[in-house]
Amino acid sequence: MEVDHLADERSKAQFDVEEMKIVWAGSRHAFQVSDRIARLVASDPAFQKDHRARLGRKELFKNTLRKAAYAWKRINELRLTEEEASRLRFFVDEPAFTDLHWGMFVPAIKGQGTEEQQQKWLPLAHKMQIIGCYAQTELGHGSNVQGLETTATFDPQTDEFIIHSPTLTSSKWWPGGLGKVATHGVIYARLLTNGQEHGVHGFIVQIRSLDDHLPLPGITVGDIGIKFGSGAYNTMDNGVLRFDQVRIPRNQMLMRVSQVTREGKVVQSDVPRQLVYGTMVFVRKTIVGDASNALSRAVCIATRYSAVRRQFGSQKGGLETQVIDYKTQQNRLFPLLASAYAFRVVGEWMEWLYTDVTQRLKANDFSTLPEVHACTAGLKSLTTSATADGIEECRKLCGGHGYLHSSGLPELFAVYVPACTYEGDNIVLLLQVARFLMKTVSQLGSGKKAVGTTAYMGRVEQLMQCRCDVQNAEDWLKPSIVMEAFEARATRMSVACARNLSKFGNQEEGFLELSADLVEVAVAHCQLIVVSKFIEKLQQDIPGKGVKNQLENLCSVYALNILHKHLGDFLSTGCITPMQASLANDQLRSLYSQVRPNAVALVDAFNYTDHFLSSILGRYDGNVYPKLYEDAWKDPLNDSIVPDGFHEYVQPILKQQLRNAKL
Ligand SMILES: CCCCCCCCCC/C=C\CCCCCCC/C=C/C(=O)SCCNC(=O)CCNC(=O)[C@H](O)C(C)(C)COP(=O)(O)OP(=O)(O)OC[C@H]1O[C@@H](n2cnc3c(N)ncnc32)[C@H](O)[C@@H]1OP(=O)(O)O
Ligand SMILES: Cc1cc2nc3c(=O)[nH]c(=O)nc-3n(C[C@H](O)[C@H](O)[C@H](O)COP(=O)(O)OP(=O)(O)OC[C@H]3O[C@@H](n4cnc5c(N)ncnc54)[C@H](O)[C@@H]3O)c2cc1C
Repeated sequence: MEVDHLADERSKAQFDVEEMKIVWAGSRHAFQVSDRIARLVASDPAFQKDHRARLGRKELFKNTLRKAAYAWKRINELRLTEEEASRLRFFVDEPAFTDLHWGMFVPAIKGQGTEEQQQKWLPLAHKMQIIGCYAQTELGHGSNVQGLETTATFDPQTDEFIIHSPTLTSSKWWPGGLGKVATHGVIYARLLTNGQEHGVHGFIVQIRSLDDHLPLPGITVGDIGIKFGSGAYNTMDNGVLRFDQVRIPRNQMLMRVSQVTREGKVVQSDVPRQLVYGTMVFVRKTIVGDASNALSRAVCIATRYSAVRRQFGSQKGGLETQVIDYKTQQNRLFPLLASAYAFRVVGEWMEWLYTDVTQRLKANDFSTLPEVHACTAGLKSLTTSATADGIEECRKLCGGHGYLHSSGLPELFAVYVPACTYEGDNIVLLLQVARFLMKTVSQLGSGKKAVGTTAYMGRVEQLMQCRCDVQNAEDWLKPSIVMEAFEARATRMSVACARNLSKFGNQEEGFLELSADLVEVAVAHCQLIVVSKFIEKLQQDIPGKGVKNQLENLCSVYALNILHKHLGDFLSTGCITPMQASLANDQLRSLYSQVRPNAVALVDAFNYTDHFLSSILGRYDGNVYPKLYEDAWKDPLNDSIVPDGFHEYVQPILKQQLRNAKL
């Protein structure tokens, strides 16, 4: 019989775990789909993944191709819906070219193609008769999209564009799926017609033959090489691509935003130019939703292991203390647990925001686009930075064993950490948020109403003057008090920055000089969004015994931990007093005691299978030590008692020492 070493922990839970699973999944339906597909993947040996780190790059990549093909076969055989297929890819848990095909190539055509272009290309892409990538970044420019050098010159004689890489730095560099697999790409290039330049646009370009997979004439393409970590993101073929005067028909420019006529005239449609960047908005919102997946996974491992691991404190030969009972462990772990739940809630809200803007765009209402850009950029930055740091903290929380590949944490970190860079470097994105905030502040006096996530700035006079009403530690549990402190902090920091900016004759010069402060303003605003969305969620009816109460505790932990970590902001802007800061800390400690008995159940609510977690430390049954011991013997180094190379390299040294000793 299998023993549940964490049964005691589970029996302490003060809430209905099954109901919390529904909250985590988003709905009963989403839970059922997720649960079914997770089990399907876990029970299929073709999706085994525990040997990945031991494979060389070529084997690893071939293995990924096999899995992706098998996943596609199962998707078709089982007639999975798009939702189910996307869960299947998620639980397969291996970055692959298909992510970019479905996650960027298809959305780019949907978002930037005309109806006619969508009708032509989407059916091919949906059946995977062509495989696409998203090729924007170049060797010389990634963040600065306007600085891209690839050119698309219209030739009126032939009604074609000539795609060309004029310099080494214009080589496309990084696109996932491009290196070895993609047959097509949405390629971003500067549009040139009649000797005039018209900015960067997307073009559908065939890269490889659909017959023999060889690059088409004028195209040089390959993989850019091994990336960070063993296994990890090396399952992806990030690529390099150069064009030597490659011709494509005029109708392969994505023309929803601008059209090029037969004569080479550029006609702007009534959609804003920024829609050329629309795919990035879509992926950034997806990345926000995904942050809670990665963080919750690390937290699940660290929480279960912290309940299993014991160090010090034994009295008269009794059991030692579970490391999860140390306040220092709780102070590092529970804010991450709270962040995982907070990011889940904000990811859900982001889905709503995205659906809303998509409907508006269809109706030619572009009014919320700047705010949606700021929210997706800012929250992508905030959640991925916190998640990457959080995964590394979880590794440390697991002590030495966390450094073993079999803990699941090193690979998770290596796969996750580029999220801080791709889809926009996190600092560059925060600067976009700061620009949006400075614009909002500058318009406050003009009668233009601050709306959406900046609506709080409409109360600027009150927020510049308000005094925090906390008298005792429990006051910090009141949502209105927390909200006011966060709103006042963000407003005061924004206004201070705007005032400093106004001292510069040249706004751009001021922006560069103050950029470090501006990034902090953007972080304050984004943290406020997360806190406010979590608080809003708690105003809903949430069924299940004790479920709401747990979420309230986690919401308070999230907010008070941020307050503690950014105390300098709150104190220097006079939003709270040192005494109130100290009361917040008292309350945080007390909340840790309330989270403690529920911690294991709160990570069980993520409903992760052992296959998905792929962590001996995070096993559901907590049977860590025998499994770690067993796993060590599976290492190829232990295939033989004396390792290869010993006789060749080590023995001569030993013999030399022996000879020297005899002399
Ligand atoms: C049936 C089977 C189904 C199977 C399903 C499987 C499912 C799998 C799904 C998987 C889903 C997703 C997976 C995703 C996988 C992720 C892998 C990651 C791959 C990575 C890809 C990339 O990295 S792509 C490249 C990304 N590059 C960047 O992000 C570049 C960053 N730089 C920029 O975005 C911009 O250039 C910058 C924002 C810095 C702007 O610079 P600047 O020069 O100042 O700006 P301008 O061009 O002048 O524009 C200024 C004005 O435009 C506004 N603005 C800027 N960006 C946007 C935007 N995106 N949207 C709207 N508006 C924007 C800006 O605010 C300025 O406005 P203003 O009013 O003039 O101030
Ligand atoms: C794993 C991975 C997958 C990727 N997949 C794709 C893909 O599929 N398709 C694609 O097109 N691209 C892809 N990329 C590229 C990615 O989008 C870019 O690397 C990213 O946008 C960052 O741009 P960069 O490399 O030019 O960084 P840089 O802009 O060169 O950043 C370098 C440093 O400069 C700083 N910096 C830059 N500009 C400013 C500024 N204005 N103010 C202050 N600091 C600044 C940054 O903060 C950073 O510290 C991928 C990248 C990775 C790592």
